[in-house]
Amino acid sequence: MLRRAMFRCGELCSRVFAVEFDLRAEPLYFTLSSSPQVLHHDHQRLFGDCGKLFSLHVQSENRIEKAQTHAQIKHKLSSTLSRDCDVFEASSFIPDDENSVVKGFFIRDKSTTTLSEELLNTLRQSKTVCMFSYKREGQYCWQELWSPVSPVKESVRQYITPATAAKHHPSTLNIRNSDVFYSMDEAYKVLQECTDIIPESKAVLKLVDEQLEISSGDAYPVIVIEGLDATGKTTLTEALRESLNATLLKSPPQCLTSFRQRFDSEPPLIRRAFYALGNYITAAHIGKESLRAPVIVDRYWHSTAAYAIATAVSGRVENLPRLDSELYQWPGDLLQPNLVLLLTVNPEERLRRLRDRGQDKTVEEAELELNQLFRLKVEEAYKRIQNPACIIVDASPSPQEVLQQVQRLIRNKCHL
Ligand SMILES: Nc1ncnc2c1ncn2[C@@H]1O[C@H](COP(=O)(O)OP(=O)(O)OP(=O)(O)O)[C@@H](O)[C@H]1O
Ligand SMILES: Nc1ccn([C@H]2C[C@H](O)[C@@H](COP(=O)(O)O)O2)c(=O)n1
Repeated sequence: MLRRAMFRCGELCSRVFAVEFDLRAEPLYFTLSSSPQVLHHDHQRLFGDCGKLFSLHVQSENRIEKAQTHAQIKHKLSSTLSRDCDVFEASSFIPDDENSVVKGFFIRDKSTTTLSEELLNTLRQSKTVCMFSYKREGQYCWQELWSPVSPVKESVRQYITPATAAKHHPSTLNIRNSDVFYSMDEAYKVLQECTDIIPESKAVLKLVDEQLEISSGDAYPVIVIEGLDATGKTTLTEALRESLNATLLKSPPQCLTSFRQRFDSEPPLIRRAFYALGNYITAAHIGKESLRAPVIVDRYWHSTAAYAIATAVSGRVENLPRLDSELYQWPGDLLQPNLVLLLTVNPEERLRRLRDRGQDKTVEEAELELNQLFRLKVEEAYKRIQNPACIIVDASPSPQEVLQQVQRLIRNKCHL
């Protein structure tokens, strides 16, 4: 599967390229052809006569190396390039072909310096980076391939050919087992592959190995509370623990707290595998505790999947995997709760609660807008997850009213 996410000799012409030129719109799609093609208006805006144009893509047979190189390049581009350089997320893929995406960046340098070229020259030394440069020629634009070490002498010019939108946004093609894991084994394998570079992985795997899931037959109900930050999960779960005489658990579980910061700084592949394994440890705790009392869980698989999907999918809510996508299906080997409640509050109220808590006081406008897109995608992904789906709870009223509303739901659905 991973083998396909590489540029193969002679394969370039069957690939589509996508550049996230404007996050609120469709990406700009193009293919390559040997004969000149007139650019469309939108493509002219990207390839127009303003500066030097490059793209670079990260490819490697080793997925850990690929993920880390991509993250390092992203950081380098954003910290080194001048304000006159635009950097857009870019990808190349084979339409409808899972795991065919080669991720990268498109760089438009309008500066008079040679900084971008110097940086790209350094990056070109890496065998995992494949680079293209673009040149305008009248109404046409062509792309040329560069080798990791020096310009390819026999490199053929390929003309940019505007293409229509893909049926599935490219960022949805690589989600399975890169961002969201559908079995413990798949997440486990990722951490096994990083034990050399992240020694903490061994300790996490040991904790997973030590858990023995206990069957939940004849057990008390398990109720999961989900929602974005500051929607009131902690407040509600504490109140439910009291009122139901329940056990309160969290995912990730407490035994992973000391590792969380370390894995949060890793690229999505590693970070998401860590959270996925956290759910399996929590599942083992649920299995045990639910034999004694009702169990309330603060975040579980809905959070893991919704945040992972929303982060992996760039741009608009429309880019999310379709409603009926298998990507929203609960993993077959993960203990299912009896009830999942999703707390929602309007954005203004959520911001007020965050501010009251002393966070997010100086968020800039651009960030707010990006956050807004992200928040919409997380909420929508939460709502699309199936088996079990979540029930939406309006968490805007007072804590007491939210508690009463949830108690009624639990009585009706779980007979508690
Ligand atoms: N129903 C409510 N009405 C008004 N304020 C609330 C309500 N519920 C919680 N709050 C307040 O909003 C803030 C966030 O609540 P809480 O910590 O429970 O959210 P959370 O979902 O657990 O957040 P996080 O995921 O970031 O930990 C707190 O200051 C809390 O006192
Ligand atoms: N079961 C879980 C719990 C949390 N996460 C991730 C998703 C977010 O990035 C972040 C939110 O957690 P919080 O800051 O509210 O503690 O953690 C997850 O993937 N799976």
